Amino acid sequence: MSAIFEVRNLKKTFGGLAVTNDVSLVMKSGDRVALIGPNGAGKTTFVNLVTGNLKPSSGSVHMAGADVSQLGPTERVRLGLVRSFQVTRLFSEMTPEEHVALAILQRESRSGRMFSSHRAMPDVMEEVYSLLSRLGIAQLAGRRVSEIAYGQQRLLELALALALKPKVLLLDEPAAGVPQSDTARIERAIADLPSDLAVLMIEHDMDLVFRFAKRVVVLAAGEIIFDGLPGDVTKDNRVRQAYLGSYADDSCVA
Ligand SMILES: Nc1ncnc2c1ncn2[C@@H]1O[C@H](COP(=O)(O)OP(=O)(O)OP(=O)(O)O)[C@@H](O)[C@H]1O
Repeated sequence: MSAIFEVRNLKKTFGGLAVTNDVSLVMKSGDRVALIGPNGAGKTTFVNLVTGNLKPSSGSVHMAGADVSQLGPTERVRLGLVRSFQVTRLFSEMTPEEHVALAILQRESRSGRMFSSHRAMPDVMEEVYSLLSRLGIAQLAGRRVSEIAYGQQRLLELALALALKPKVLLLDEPAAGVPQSDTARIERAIADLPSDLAVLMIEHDMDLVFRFAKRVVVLAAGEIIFDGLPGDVTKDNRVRQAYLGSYADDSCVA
């Protein structure tokens, strides 16, 4: 199967320091890849380069064979390259229904119309409730975001990402900050993502990584030092060294 997403020799330097150093990565539809690495390895920078929020020093990003390197974040989203929204980007006074409706209208370039009119659009309303139900938060559709629990806000982020009809979904620590009691719901939502979607998840929780990933990519000091099966990652000497450099012992790569 051909690649849906490809990064070629991506490089980013900040003041002479290579924070992303010649990173190449290929993903196919349906891939489940975990991107891990010690703190400061360059994971977030990499995602920002891929989404177009940061401009690379060199290298390119491709979607379904087309070079999207010159496109901005919004245009990349339109091509299906979507990053999950962050809770910090939700509007506390708006409801989940309004958030998802807005994302759908944006996707369809209908957002120029009066936002409050989404209730008069049966197709939009049907999709809003279908997505919220899929994430198990339909009962919260009319509540303000400020009134719903953090774990439910993170489920709303996933609903928003799915409303954009991604082909490649980048998840940046989707369960971070969520109380233990709610992480199972988020994990289930991730497990239930469409099987043809390519998912790249940045995650520190190795239990979650091992349950989710069919492939693990390890970034250290801006470089990919491992790209392979989850079962092999803990045996890899470079990986162990990279984590030993950051932690007192190697128990973090359990
Ligand atoms: N705008 C910037 N200017 C200068 N240095 C930066 C900038 N953004 C990131 N860095 C540096 O790049 C390195 C990688 O940071 P990045 O946030 O991408 O790492 P990370 O792997 O996501 O870390 P964490 O797991 O802690 O979130 C760090 O050393 C950071 O200080």
